[in-house]
Amino acid sequence: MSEFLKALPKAELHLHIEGSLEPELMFALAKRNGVELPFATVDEVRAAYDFTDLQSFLDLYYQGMAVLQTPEDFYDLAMDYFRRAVADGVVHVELSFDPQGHLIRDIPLPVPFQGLTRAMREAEETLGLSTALIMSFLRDRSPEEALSVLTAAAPYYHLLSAVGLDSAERDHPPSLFQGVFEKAKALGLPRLAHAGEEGPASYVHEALTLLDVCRIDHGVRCLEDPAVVEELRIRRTPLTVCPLSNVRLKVVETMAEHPLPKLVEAGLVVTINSDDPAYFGGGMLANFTACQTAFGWSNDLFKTLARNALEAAFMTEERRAELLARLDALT
Ligand SMILES: Nc1ncnc2[nH]cnc12
Ligand SMILES: [Zn+2]
Repeated sequence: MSEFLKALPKAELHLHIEGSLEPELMFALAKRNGVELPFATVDEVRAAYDFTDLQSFLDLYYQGMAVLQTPEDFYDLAMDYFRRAVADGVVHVELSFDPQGHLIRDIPLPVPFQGLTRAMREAEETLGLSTALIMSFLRDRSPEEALSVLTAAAPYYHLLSAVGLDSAERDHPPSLFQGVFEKAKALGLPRLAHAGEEGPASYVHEALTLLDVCRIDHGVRCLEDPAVVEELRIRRTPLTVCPLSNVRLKVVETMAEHPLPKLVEAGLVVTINSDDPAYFGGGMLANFTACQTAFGWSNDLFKTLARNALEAAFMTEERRAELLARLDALT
């Protein structure tokens, strides 16, 4: 393990907190809440994480959420992740969550909000981590439902740094959510969207132009259309790329074939993230290390990518200056 990569002040901009649920905590919460799991052991759960595509992962991801029932469960989930992130040298975490994944199980909106924000406050006070919260809409459910969630979240707008768009991308283009995102914009909420993970480059263009997003989650398939690459380059829209996720979900076959070097060479604002670390073989340090092994990148390039993330993050200017100074001082 590279001491340099560990010491690099890493900001994580693309992390589904429900995707940080490790099998050990899944079992502990299942026991606490009397939830029956379709697995007998932790090893059996890990063995099931053999995905063929995004949907095969999402099926297990939504199933795993069944153990999350109380504010304490969400608090434990997030604190567990924050501790692992800090051990990886992460200094800032932007966690997204999927309220609809919980509402459809009759877990009301205050439950995740209370648990996650309590953990965020505690991590800021006791772990020296800064955090930001992103509320994501499920694109494989209706825009009407997303709009009603946005409306119901009114008491929590002050806790949100942004809204996002995730879940099954194929056949669920950003354009379907234009009205929802217009409402979010009118409310003053910054907007993000997953695009160009499994979906085509045109979805990246739609997210930029119709949803007016300030970052694209994944975006790797932009390379299939030079005009979209140029659009991203000129706008300097950051991409939150998740290399180990892309390998595990068969977006690419191997790390060696991952298009990250091409995205960097194209002059795009690239950042490295973990997506769903409990399911995809590791957190931020594992993702950075996989890039070092596959691409042999210099420390200077890793510093540039870490700087991209700090510059694109939702944090106070004071915190950003502190972390950029720490990055600059690293040799
Ligand atoms: N990689 C991913 N793509 C889309 N939706 C997700 N939800 C959790 N992880 C996701
Ligand atoms: Zn994601």
